[in-house]
Amino acid sequence: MLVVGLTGGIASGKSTASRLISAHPSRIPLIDLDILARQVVEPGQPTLRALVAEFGTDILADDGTLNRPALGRKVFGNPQRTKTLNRLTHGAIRRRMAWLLVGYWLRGEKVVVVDSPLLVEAGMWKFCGQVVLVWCSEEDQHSRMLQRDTERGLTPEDATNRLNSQLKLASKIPYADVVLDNSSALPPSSSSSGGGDDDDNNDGPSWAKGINASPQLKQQVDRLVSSWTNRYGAGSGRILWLLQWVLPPLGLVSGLWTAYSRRKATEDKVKRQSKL
Ligand SMILES: CC(C)(COP(=O)(O)OP(=O)(O)OC[C@H]1O[C@@H](n2cnc3c(N)ncnc32)[C@H](O)[C@@H]1O)[C@@H](O)C(=O)NCCC(=O)NCCS
Ligand SMILES: Nc1ncnc2c1ncn2[C@@H]1O[C@H](COP(=O)(O)OP(=O)(O)OP(=O)(O)O)[C@@H](O)[C@H]1O
Repeated sequence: MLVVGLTGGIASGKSTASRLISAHPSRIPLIDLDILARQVVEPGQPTLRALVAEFGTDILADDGTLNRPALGRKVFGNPQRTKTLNRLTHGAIRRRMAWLLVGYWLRGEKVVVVDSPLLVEAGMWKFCGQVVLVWCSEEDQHSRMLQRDTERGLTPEDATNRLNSQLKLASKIPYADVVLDNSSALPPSSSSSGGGDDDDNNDGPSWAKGINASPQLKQQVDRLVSSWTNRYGAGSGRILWLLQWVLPPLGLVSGLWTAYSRRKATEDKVKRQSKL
């Protein structure tokens, strides 16, 4: 099973790319770590108790749920607190992800996409067979975040703090096997309404009709998903997948070998980039 890590930066377009992948007729399963991150802090979860013990009861809303903007304001912009937040949440998120991956493997899935904003920061790229980076400029990230979240009380300073809590997108490029360029604008009808059902001037593939994304991103996602389905869909790729699925030790050795060789190649790319 090919585990694809889909990453990017805040507001670079990961969710938009994920929506496109999920809508593709190949029905590739997708695990969204932002959603798992919400599940592990639901009321009654040990992770929520650990966060309250660390950051205080003022991160809770009146109904006992996590007040997300309040916690965000406490941690983003303060590297030490961001590190503590990661330490308290990431273990539980990873465990949920691992169980979901086992479930998909048992079901005989050939490709699973893991959407994670912090794939590089948290070192999870090492466990992926392919890393896909959704890219746009930092200025676009900032303005798209404000456009999306101002109503939720996000200020320009909050947006800058959130951007600074992550690695710059440029420094994530060496980790990526594929870069999806999301710098093109949305079609006028969808960007002005914020909705997206009116897709008359959409040049993208027909299955992506109605999704609020640029035609350029739709085409890139179409090519990417086709490359995955071609890899395992027929011939020797399909036989290799079948062998790995029915003989789990073979699958494990092959997965470890892929991870090892990708890791070495990526570390060399990162070293070369840091010398430039
Ligand atoms: C601090 C929290 C409550 C703020 O919630 P809020 O609803 O305002 O933001 P949301 O969860 O939608 O995240 C939006 C984006 O912020 C960025 N972000 C989230 N957590 C982090 C982090 N620990 N470090 C850097 N950036 C982060 C990501 O790009 C993410 O896509 C929340 O982000 C959280 O629980 N973070 C810790 C868990 C985590 O690391 N999640 C990322 C997926 S592993
Ligand atoms: N090409 C584009 N042009 C303008 N806006 C866009 C474009 N692509 C996406 N957006 C908008 O930018 C915002 C961020 O996109 P999206 O939610 O896909 O990013 P994300 O990387 O998942 O963000 P986060 O990490 O914060 O969850 C959304 O409001 C989305 O509609």
